[in-house]
This record gives sequence, structure tokens and C-alpha cells, in this order.
Amino acid sequence: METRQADDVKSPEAALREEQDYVSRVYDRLDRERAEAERTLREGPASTGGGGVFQARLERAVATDEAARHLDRLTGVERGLCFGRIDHRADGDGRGDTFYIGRIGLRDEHREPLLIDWRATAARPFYTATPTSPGTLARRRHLHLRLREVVRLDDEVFDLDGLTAADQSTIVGEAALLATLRRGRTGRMSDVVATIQEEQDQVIRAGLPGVLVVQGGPGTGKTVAALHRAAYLLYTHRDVLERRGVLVVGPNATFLRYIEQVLPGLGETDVALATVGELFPGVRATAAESPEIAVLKGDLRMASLVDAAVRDRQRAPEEGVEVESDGMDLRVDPATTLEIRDRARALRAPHNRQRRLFVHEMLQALAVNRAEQYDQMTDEPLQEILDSGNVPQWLQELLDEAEEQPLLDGAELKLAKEALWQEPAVRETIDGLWPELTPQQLLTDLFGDPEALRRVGPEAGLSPAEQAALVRPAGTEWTVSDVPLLDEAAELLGALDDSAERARRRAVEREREAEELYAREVIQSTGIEQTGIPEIDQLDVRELAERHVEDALELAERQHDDGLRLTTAQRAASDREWAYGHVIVDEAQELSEMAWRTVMRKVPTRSLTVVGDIAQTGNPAGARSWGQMLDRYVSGRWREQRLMVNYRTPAAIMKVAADVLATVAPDQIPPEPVRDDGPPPVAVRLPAGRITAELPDLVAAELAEIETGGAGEGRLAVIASGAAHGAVRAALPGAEAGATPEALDSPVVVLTAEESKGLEFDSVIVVDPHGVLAESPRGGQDLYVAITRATRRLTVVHHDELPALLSAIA
Ligand SMILES: Nc1ncnc2c1ncn2[C@@H]1O[C@H](COP(=O)(O)OP(=O)(O)OP(=O)(O)O)[C@@H](O)[C@H]1O
Repeated sequence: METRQADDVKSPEAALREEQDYVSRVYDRLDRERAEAERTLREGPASTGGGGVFQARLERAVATDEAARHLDRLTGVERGLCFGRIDHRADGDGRGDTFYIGRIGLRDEHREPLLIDWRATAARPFYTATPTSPGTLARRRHLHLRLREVVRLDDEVFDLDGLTAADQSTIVGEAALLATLRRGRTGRMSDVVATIQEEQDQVIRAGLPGVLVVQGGPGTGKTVAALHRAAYLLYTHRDVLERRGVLVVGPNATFLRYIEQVLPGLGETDVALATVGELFPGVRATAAESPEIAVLKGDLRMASLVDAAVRDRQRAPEEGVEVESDGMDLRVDPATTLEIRDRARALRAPHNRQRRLFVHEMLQALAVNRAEQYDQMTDEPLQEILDSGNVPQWLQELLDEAEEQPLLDGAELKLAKEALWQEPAVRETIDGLWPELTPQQLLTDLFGDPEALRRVGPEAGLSPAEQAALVRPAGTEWTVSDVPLLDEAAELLGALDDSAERARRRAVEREREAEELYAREVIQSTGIEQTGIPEIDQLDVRELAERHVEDALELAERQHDDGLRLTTAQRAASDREWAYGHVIVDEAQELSEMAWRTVMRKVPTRSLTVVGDIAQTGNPAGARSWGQMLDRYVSGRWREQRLMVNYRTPAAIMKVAADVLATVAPDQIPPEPVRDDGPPPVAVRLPAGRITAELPDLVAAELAEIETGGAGEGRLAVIASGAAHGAVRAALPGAEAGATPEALDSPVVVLTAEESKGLEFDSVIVVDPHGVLAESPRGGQDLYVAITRATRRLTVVHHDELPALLSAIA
């Protein structure tokens, strides 16, 4: 913290120099902290000198992990480390507090704050002060850095008199926000930590519990605010969230790549990012279904269908069970078969666990049947004696005694069951009645078998046409719509027996934690780490402590060897049942009802940020309202915050977008653009067959415009209807096409409206607006999305009349 003096008047250059000195100090500090973290990683933590040999060894492993995380954090914040300064009003004696705001907090060698973390309470006025309610701020200053050099300052003065004469003389710059917005696009989202606006600040700092819906039109900063919220929540609730993790769900892999740099730049490296297609570990679905099937598979009736499909695999044949074993036909009668199945079903456990009971009881019934049959065979000569009526006394007594004994005692039964289980025919029969199933197997079998769909479909309320529509050959690639069904199936089926491996790993982890804790407690309670001198009466305790420390270290090493020392995000991503501390869903309007079930399972505490725009819903199975998706889980307990300002699209383009919005979602208010720069949008009419010939020149001209338009860098997207896609791709062979990882790095990319969701480009060329409109399942959302991707220039290429809702372009 600085305290300003009423110093001499300074020139703007002097102000720049002064800020440079300060910023250099901040970077020096960062370098020192990095060096320290690197040293800890290399050599282990510095000795505390307390003679705690056990403690030191134990803590080495923990400290090394912590140092690696810390180093990641320090590396991520290099760019624009310090971006702001706030000057509180000078009080009576001419002094006022100054704070420098940055991506992380740093203290100088005397532990005095050098840089305030943007998420700290002391940084809040930087984001909330406005000319009408500046609070105690006299000035907010933005520092623009190129690498480590301060190149420009932007001031907003709230109270000129609150500044010292020297500070008054150094007021400089243009509004930082507009300068940031005019920058060319790089293909990657940047953080906006230096220019967060008040309405966004409220989203970012809203409390952790409950469901917060952030509804806003295109370009209102929903995504960027949600990512800053993730960083803020991790900072404010680090104890809970670092352990449980934060998950960000986005619409596709390209989008996740587009945003992946934002959080590391804010000092957070351990957040899991996933698409809906990746929410089931082991499957990475990217393929989409036809709109009709997407609607059907997104429908809640699918939960009933999966449930019915699981129950369909738990059979009790009407004729009972018969299996050949050792030349003998073993039988379980229909009533017993039904009883065994129902008893297994009544167990409150998933299918694969219920199966254990089913297998045991079925083996038992077969074993008893075998014993009965043996009994009968050995009874045949006896029967003759009995039939003769001439039964000696001793035999009668033996028979009476045997009557009271079970056929097999416990040990015999166990052996008999084990022997039966080793027989392939028995195993096959039982597997056929109640198989052990993976979710993949269940769904592959179901969708590959029209007869099975006809059997279970009616239970889920599916019409014959819907049942038939779901049929597909085994081996078909998993689609994004399948993933919630796989998750649903996993819930009902439970883990296979390889879950033992996972359980072992969890147990190792728990054991290690318990050992660590115990060793620590012993060491602390005996005080041996202070003295380091083994005294006779402490010997037992010391040995005890030593043993536990050894155990803890051994476990830690084993864990390391097993690759268990993963980050929270990595561990969470590989565990389907992981319960996250907070989940952020972006482009949340696209999630189907079934996808919401999957998401909600991942966050049992219902601590969510739901970000989206109902007017942009492209998925026909997506949301028509937030209540439709959320009330089922948090009825009436979700709160909505609206973002109303568009930071992306200039006013002239938004005027066109507003017309489209009025048609597709008349109840939605278009966001207010802050940008008023850039040329008006243009319509180019080309005969249908001329696209291939003309488009390359058009693209080249646009590229030249955005490159010379001041920003240096720039990206262009051609967003085409499905019908025109082939021709456009053929016309632009050098461009990347589709939502691929390379798409973001290419100066020109060809996309569908769906693929462009969430992204932005300096220049957008929409080809075949009629086609885009016709293909949009909800009539125009896709066109609205396409138009609002532009940050500077919009061109619409059409071959017949321009659609009426784009008439503002003419
Ligand atoms: N406070 C801000 N300062 C600077 N730039 C901002 C700010 N808020 C948003 N932006 C910029 O505006 C653009 C749009 O933001 P973002 O992608 O988060 O919007 P969105 O609401 O998610 O849009 P869409 O619904 O179209 O996906 C981004 O380039 C973002 O960096």
C-alpha cells in the first residue's frame, strides 16, 4: 500500500516513469517468489530447524506438491500482472491510500502489500466505482503493459479535489474499456480483469451457494464473467473448492480451447473443462444426432427407457431355469426363479450389485436341486424297502433323523455353489438371466435390437415410430446425446468388479491421509519434533510416530507410483461419481433435459452458475425457459441476473441483429452495444453458382480490411448454411473448416452457425442466410448467433432476395 504525499506537479511522462518503477518492483517480487518455488521443488522445503526429522520428511511431499501448484500459478500471471491502481480520496492532511491491483496478491520483503489480488475486498472499488457513486475513490487508473513495460495509463477521475496537485497533473488516457474492445481478435479469449464492469462484477462476486442464472444477449460478457467467477470463487472459498474442484461445461472442444487461457491468466490452473460429450469418463463424443433423434434422446422419457432396459436384463423365464451339469439337468422352478429375481431387485443397489445376490441365490437353488436329485437316486433301493413295508427299526430311526437335517450343510453348500460357478454352462445361463453390464453394453444391445426396443419402449411411453427411430447398428459412434443416457445407465447399473481397483486407490488415499494425520498428532502431542532428543520414556511413542511416518511416506510413494498424485481437476474428470464443489455451465440453453440430469448429478450441493441466452437456443432439445430446466431440481430457488450491455458487436450490426431477435424471440430485449465503431454491414448478392468464383476475393478483401483496420491481428469466419457449406469449403481450400482445434489459429475459418456458438471474429461473412434460416429448428436463432459473432465487420452473401428480417442491411 502506498500513501500519497502532496508532492510536486508531475508531467504525464514522469507519471509513466513512476508507474514503471512500481511495476518493476512488482515483477521483481514475482521473480523472487518463482525462484523460491523452483528451489522448493528442486530441494524440498527449507528446514524449520525444529529438529523435526519425521515432520520434515512427511512435509516434504506435501510442500513439493504445493510448490508445483504455486509455481504454475506464478507462471500463469506473467502477462499484465499489474493492471490497475486506485487512489482513495485524500483526507484532511492531504494523504490518501493507493492500492495497486493485479492478477494475484504479492507482498514486499517487509510483508507489506505490494499488489492486491483483484478478487480481494480491497480491490472491489476498482470495479464498482462509477462517476455517480464513486465511494471513497478519487481516481481509478488502468496500467497498460507490453511485456513488463508500462506503455500507457488511462485515468477515470471521480473527485478531482480528492487528488493531490501532483496527481491531478497526471490524469491521462482514453477510456480503458473501449481501448480493450477495439483490439483485434487473436483466436483466444482474453481475460478482462482490468475492465470488469459493474453488472459483471455482481455476477462474479455473487455467493457460492445455490443456482445463479446469468441471462444475457450475445456479447454481454457472460462467458468471460463466468470464468472470472470461477477464479473468484476459488480464491474466496479455496479450502472447499480446491478439494472438490470446479467444473466448467462448454458447448464444444473448440470453445473450450477458445477459453482455456483465461483461468491460468487469472492465477487458476486447476479447473476442469468439459463438453457435455465428455461428461462420461472413457467416452469423448462429438458427433451430433439428427434434430429429431436429438429431441427424443434429450427427452426425460429416456430415463424411463434406460430404467426399463436395465430391468429387461433381469429375467425370470416363465418356464423356470434348466441347465445341464455333469450329465444332470438341474432345475429351478418358475416360482423360485421369480422369487430370486424379485428378492435381488428389492435390494436397494444398482443392477451389477444386485446381481451378486441373484447369482448366489440361483447357485444355491441349483445346488439344492442337484442334492435333491442325488438324494432321489440314492433313495431308489431304499424306496423298494419302504414299499415292501418291512422297515427295520434302526433304518426307520436313521430316516427320521435325516428328515430333520437339511440336504446340505453350510460348508457343503458353499463348496457346491463354488463348483457350479466354475461350470461354463451354469455361468452362461446365469449371465443370460442377469448379466453384468457396462453402460456401453446396455445401450449398444438396446439400440441394436428392434425387438428389445419394442419390448421396453412402451414402458417409457415411446410410440412405435419413436422406438423404430432409435434403432442403429452396433458399433455406431457415440453421440453427444448418448452421453447423458450412458450416465443414466451407469447410475442404474453401478460399477463392474473392476471398481475394486478404484476402491483400492481410494482406500490407499484415505489410509495415507489417516497415517499422516496420526503421525502429525503423535509428533505434536509428544513434542519430539521440538527436542529431537530420544528420551527413554518417550521411546515407545517415538517408535510409534516413526512407524506411522514411515507408513505415511511409503503410502505417499506408492500413490506417486500409481499416478495418484493428480490435480483435483484430473482426478475429478476421470471419476464419474465425483461431486464438484461448483459447476459452471456455459451456453447452458443448449443442454437437454437429459443433459441436465447428468450435470446435476455432478453437483449434489446444487452450487451452480448457469450462463446462457434463451434467444440463442439452437438445439431443438435445448431450453425454452430456465424454469423448464431448473425448477425440477431447485424449484423457485434459482436466482437470475441479467447482463444488458453488449461489449462485442458494434451498434450498426446490432441494429440488424435486433430485427432478427424481434422475429425469433420477440419477448427478449437486445443488449445495448457500447461500441459505435466500424462500417455498416453489407449485403452482396451473387448468383448461386458464383459463390466458388467470388468468395475468395471477398474473403481476401475482408482480411486486408481487418489487418489494416488498426488491430494488426485479426480473424475472419465464413458462417454458411449446411446447404452452402460444401461450395464454401471448395471455394476456400486454404481455410480451416469446422470446430477443430486448428480453427482458432487460422486467420480464416468456415463454420456452421452451431459451430460458431460462443466464439467471435473481427469479420464475419454469412453465406446463404435463407438456408441458415430454413435449417434453424426454431426459425432464426442460428441467424441471430451468426450475425452477432462479428466484432467489427459483417457481410451477408445471398443469391435470392435478402430475407425480410435482414432488410436493415440494405
Ligand atoms: N468488461 C469487459 N471488458 C472488456 N471486454 C469485455 C468485457 N466484457 C466482455 N468483454 C468482451 O466482450 C466479448 C464478448 O464476451 P463473451 O464472449 O463473454 O460474451 P457472451 O455473453 O458469452 O456472448 P455469447 O452469448 O455471444 O457467447 C469478449 O471479447 C469479451 O472479452
